[in-house]
Amino acid sequence: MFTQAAIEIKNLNHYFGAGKLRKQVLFDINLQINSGEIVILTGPSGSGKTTLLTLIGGLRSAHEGSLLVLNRQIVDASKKELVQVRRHIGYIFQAHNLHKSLTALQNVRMGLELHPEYSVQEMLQKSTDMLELVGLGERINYYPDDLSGGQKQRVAIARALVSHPQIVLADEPTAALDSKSGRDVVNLLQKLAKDRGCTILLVTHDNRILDIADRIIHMEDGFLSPAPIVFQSAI
Ligand SMILES: Nc1ncnc2c1ncn2[C@@H]1O[C@H](COP(=O)(O)OP(=O)(O)OP(=O)(O)O)[C@@H](O)[C@H]1O
Repeated sequence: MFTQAAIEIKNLNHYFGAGKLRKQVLFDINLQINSGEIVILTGPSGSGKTTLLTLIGGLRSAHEGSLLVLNRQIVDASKKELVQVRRHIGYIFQAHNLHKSLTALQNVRMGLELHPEYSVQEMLQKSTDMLELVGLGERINYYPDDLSGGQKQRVAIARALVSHPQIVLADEPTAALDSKSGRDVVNLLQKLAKDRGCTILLVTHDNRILDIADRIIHMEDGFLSPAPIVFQSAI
């Protein structure tokens, strides 16, 4: 089922700061995530999960080791090369990061901003279709403040998926949600991803959603390992 590597990481290290303040936060990370796979990354606060996610997503630059995303090497990549990779990635963040002054439709359209190949009309159509797919067809002109937490996160999912990305990176997508809304949101994400053959790497502390994963990995103090038994038995 999973044949090609969507993400292939070898001997990746990462540091913050410079000189005496330089601090290593990722240590010799090795990881392969295959196309269409859903992988959950768990681990304590401060262990380096978000740092790894942002490196894979080309949102910050990696400088040591090898990091192939969709067969492109992004260690020491130029800004232009990082943008090329970002065109194929959808991002979902904990606090959904919606623009308050934009409607649901306008927020989803932002997910196409790296895609100048679409006309304004096409962007609006794709965004409307995507909002219908996540069950918000009736609310396309609502502002985030007029939507529930679960609905806002659905808008964030629609924004992440509207460009048909090959990879979705999600950082604590259920953190701000009650248990039912959190479950609905990850079920929706899992279904849409599987329908489209999309690869997902999802960071979470939420043990209730571990069952959507094909594989669970764990990070501790900047080191990656398979998830300990306690996580796997929670499924
Ligand atoms: N921009 C930065 N500059 C300096 N240090 C940073 C920066 N971002 C993160 N760190 C440090 O790197 C380490 C890893 O942080 P990171 O946010 O990746 O952890 P995390 O596992 O995602 O934590 P959480 O679950 O709380 O989000 C922490 O010690 C953090 O303080």
